[in-house]
Amino acid sequence: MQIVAEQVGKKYRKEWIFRGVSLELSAGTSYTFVGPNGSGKSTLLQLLAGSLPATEGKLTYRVNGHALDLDDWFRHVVVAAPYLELIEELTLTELLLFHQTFKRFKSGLTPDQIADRLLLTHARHKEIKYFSSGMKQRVKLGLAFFSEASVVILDEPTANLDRQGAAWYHEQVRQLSPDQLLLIGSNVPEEYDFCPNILDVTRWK
Ligand SMILES: Nc1ncnc2c1ncn2[C@@H]1O[C@H](COP(=O)(O)OP(=O)(O)OP(=O)(O)O)[C@@H](O)[C@H]1O
Repeated sequence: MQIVAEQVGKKYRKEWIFRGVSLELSAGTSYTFVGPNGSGKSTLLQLLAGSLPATEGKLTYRVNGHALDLDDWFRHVVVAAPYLELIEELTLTELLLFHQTFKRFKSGLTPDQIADRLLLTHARHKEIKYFSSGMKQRVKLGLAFFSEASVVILDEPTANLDRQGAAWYHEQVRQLSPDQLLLIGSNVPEEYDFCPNILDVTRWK
């Protein structure tokens, strides 16, 4: 799996958030986009995820050297981010069952096993709307960690997590498969201390 960005730029109204982003991001490693608040990390991750259109430039998704149709690309990517909402009316078990209908979990993990791995066994039958912000964040991360996907995108992964949650994040993120491509948006060094490729988005201002 490879994401290729060629001279990609994003403009909101009259303001360019970034321009001239040219990157080849390949599976088997991780990349972290860093930069101050408002510098464009989330915007760039959303472009790379295919959920926001670029204003200029081209993004290509390749599997084994072949370009993927954008309609197929969504099968390959999972995103956990503060701006993505969970379905609040569902219980955790219902949410996991629903998720499974469009994205399989790794190695046939069942919803109960996922709840155990999220350290949320006790909350399986509780509606998501009654979860604390840290519990919701663990669910979002878990959906990303435990789904079959070639590309895992994590924006501000430890937002709302306490020390135990942050330790859980570190344990899980290190267990991602070497075949997966991991992209992180962060300005918290502890979130990406294992990551070999750090890209400051202000270089594209
Ligand atoms: N929908 C939008 N319309 C107009 N401007 C936007 C929109 N979304 C983001 N922006 C602007 O784009 C810039 C980059 O925002 P972005 O959220 O990507 O930054 P960030 O680096 O992720 O910030 P943070 O660290 O605070 O999460 C900001 O100036 C923001 O105001």
